[in-house]
Amino acid sequence: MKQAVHFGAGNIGRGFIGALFSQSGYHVTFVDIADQIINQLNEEKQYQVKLATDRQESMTIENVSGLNNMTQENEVIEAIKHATYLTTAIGPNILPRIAPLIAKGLAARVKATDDILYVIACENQISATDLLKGYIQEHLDEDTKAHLADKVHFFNSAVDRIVPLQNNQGSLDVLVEPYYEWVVEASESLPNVEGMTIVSDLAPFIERKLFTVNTGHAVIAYLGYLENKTTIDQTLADEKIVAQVQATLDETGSYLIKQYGLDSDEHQHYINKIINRFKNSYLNDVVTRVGRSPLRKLGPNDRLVRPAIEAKKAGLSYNNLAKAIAAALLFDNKEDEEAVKLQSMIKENGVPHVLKEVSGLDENSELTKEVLSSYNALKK
Ligand SMILES: NC(=O)c1ccc[n+]([C@@H]2O[C@H](COP(=O)([O-])OP(=O)(O)OC[C@H]3O[C@@H](n4cnc5c(N)ncnc54)[C@H](O)[C@@H]3O)[C@@H](O)[C@H]2O)c1
Ligand SMILES: O=P(O)(O)OC[C@@H](O)[C@@H](O)[C@H](O)[C@H](O)CO
Repeated sequence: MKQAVHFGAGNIGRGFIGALFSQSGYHVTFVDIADQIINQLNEEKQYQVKLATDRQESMTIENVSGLNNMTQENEVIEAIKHATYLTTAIGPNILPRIAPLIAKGLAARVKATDDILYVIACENQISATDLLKGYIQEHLDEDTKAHLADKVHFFNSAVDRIVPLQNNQGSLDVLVEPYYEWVVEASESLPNVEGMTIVSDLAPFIERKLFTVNTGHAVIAYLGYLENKTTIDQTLADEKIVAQVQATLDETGSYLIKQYGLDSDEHQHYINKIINRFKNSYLNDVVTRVGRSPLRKLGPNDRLVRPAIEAKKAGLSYNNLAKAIAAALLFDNKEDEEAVKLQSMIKENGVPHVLKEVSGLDENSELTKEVLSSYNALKK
């Protein structure tokens, strides 16, 4: 049986990428630090993926097992030696932490076989696989580095499926939305995985996804949090917030249409479809999940700051994106480590300094001034 090694047995890992591999005839070895999930995968050897609709359809995901990367290094290396695919869905900030073990796996593998290993990071981050490759290379010996081009092929990708926090402590089952899209940038044919789409240029796909789905999601999460809402669909019951999401997506849309020559009617259709996905009440997707890790989301290449900078460069409006950035700066969820750090940074040094440190924005830039003005208005 073909093998896939997938780092991150969380929501996207089990609910999307691992499930597609299993359904395509692969055995999936999940690698994670969560002992309970790993043990359960090894005991139960299957789980259900349930669709968040009124019909509650579900599918059984079989041929799965688990390894703990902290305590089972040798077993993970062995699994990498025999895999066709190595994928991750672990969070962009965690990639540097798993890179040393992947490097050990690659060093063992290139000695053992000439078969190609296909590596794909499935994270909400532009060029995540390139970043992962860079982290891995820091830990490779020269001999293994010399074999990489022949034997280990790296591909960037964009992944889209809303998988909320699971409300089923002690179960491996995962509730997911029915919609999914996995786009991989490759100039060669890859071993078949059902549901994977190959494109020659990922930029329009990942930017369209990140700056529509994730920008829109972030606006709802941060404004919803400020209005004491619990879930994304509840927040969208507020027409003012819906209008704000639409206005923000008009700004990212104008940039995307100009940059990639998209058809504006088709893009509007894409936006409408996404807002309908957000309204799915069966998902029960909490605003604190969608707003999680605000320092990452305020990064220069992420869903808020990058489209604002690009819109400004293109001479387009970015006021609503500035408001979204301001709302993110007000995310003070005490349960979120990055939100706690963000708030203490703002308290110590003020908003312009934080925008410089976290988002790479000049303290006197027009965007910083615009964000500051929205921040003060929202804070009242
Ligand atoms: N959930 C979604 O709707 C969704 C959709 C598209 C993309 N994504 C992206 O997928 C990635 C994962 O998101 P998620 O929602 O599945 O998160 P998650 O928290 O459910 O899963 C992450 C998993 O990584 C594991 N992990 C953390 N640190 C680790 C380490 N050092 N070593 C091994 N395992 C470790 C955790 O135990 C957890 O099981 C993120 O980049 C996210 O942006 C999520
Ligand atoms: O995963 P994050 O923290 O980058 O973003 C939160 C959500 O916007 C995200 O998980 C979406 O649900 C997902 O990207 C939909 O494809």
